[in-house]
Amino acid sequence: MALLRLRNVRVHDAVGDRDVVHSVSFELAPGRVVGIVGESGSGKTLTCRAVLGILPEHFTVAGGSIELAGRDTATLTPREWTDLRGSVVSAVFQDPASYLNPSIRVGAQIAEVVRVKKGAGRREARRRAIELLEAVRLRDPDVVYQQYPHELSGGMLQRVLIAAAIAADPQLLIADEATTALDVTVQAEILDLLTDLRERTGLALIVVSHDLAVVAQLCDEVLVMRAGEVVEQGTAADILYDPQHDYTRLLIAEHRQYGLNRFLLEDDPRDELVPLKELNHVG
Ligand SMILES: Nc1ncnc2c1ncn2[C@@H]1O[C@H](COP(=O)(O)OP(=O)(O)OP(=O)(O)O)[C@@H](O)[C@H]1O
Repeated sequence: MALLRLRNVRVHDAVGDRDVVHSVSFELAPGRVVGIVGESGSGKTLTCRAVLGILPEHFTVAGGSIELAGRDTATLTPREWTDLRGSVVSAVFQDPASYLNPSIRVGAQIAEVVRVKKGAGRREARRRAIELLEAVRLRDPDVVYQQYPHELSGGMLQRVLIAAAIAADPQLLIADEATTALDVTVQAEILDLLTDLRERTGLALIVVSHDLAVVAQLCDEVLVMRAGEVVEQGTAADILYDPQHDYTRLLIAEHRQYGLNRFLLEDDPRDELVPLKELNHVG
């Protein structure tokens, strides 16, 4: 059964009096990964925020439906949304520092999530927080537990945020440009970590990125968005090897220089057929 099902979702901006997301549909099964790519302002983040029930003021889901873990989210009360966030769906965004309280030790912030969401006692929450810091592959988790956000690097902070995001054992994690601000090596480590979590825990992921290479590495299915519309949608292999839309071709051409090929799926019979020729005269 699908964990998440979006059908023709439309997000409306009441102030600008316009639709900012036009008609997004996809399904996500447990343990699967869907990627959303597209240029800045194409509606990727608002689509995710609609799934999380945290659209900015004046924005509403004005059409279509979002079903999360068997519930029609249109029927959820604010209280029910609060219960679902963290324990069913969770998210990490770019700029992890801004999501942490600078004056509280990072371990205590994770422990707080465990206490509130899992109803754990203080000692148990602390034990679990250290376990989570270990699960996101931070060395010396006892030491990191005691540190303040400013003492950690960007990559470490993003791991801390991921630890907090998975603290209440969600079934779905949304990673919205979660690796964008990180340097390439750290980015690869975080992507590796997400893949590992998916494999170990059956976590489903929505990965938002303007970087097709990120999406190529992680995703089963890909949605390409432009100006609030899904211009192309399909398996990662189809999108990468056989893009139908000019805009997708342009994205692929842009990313070819960053070595997209090394992310292409292993053992795909179309490995030899990457239409580089075609790509060359795009853009
Ligand atoms: N809080 C907001 N107030 C006003 N307009 C907004 C707000 N959030 C998003 N928008 C507008 O809605 C549209 C879609 O934005 P969205 O953030 O979903 O795009 P995005 O694809 O995630 O872009 P980016 O990669 O820059 O985050 C854009 O035109 C954007 O300017």
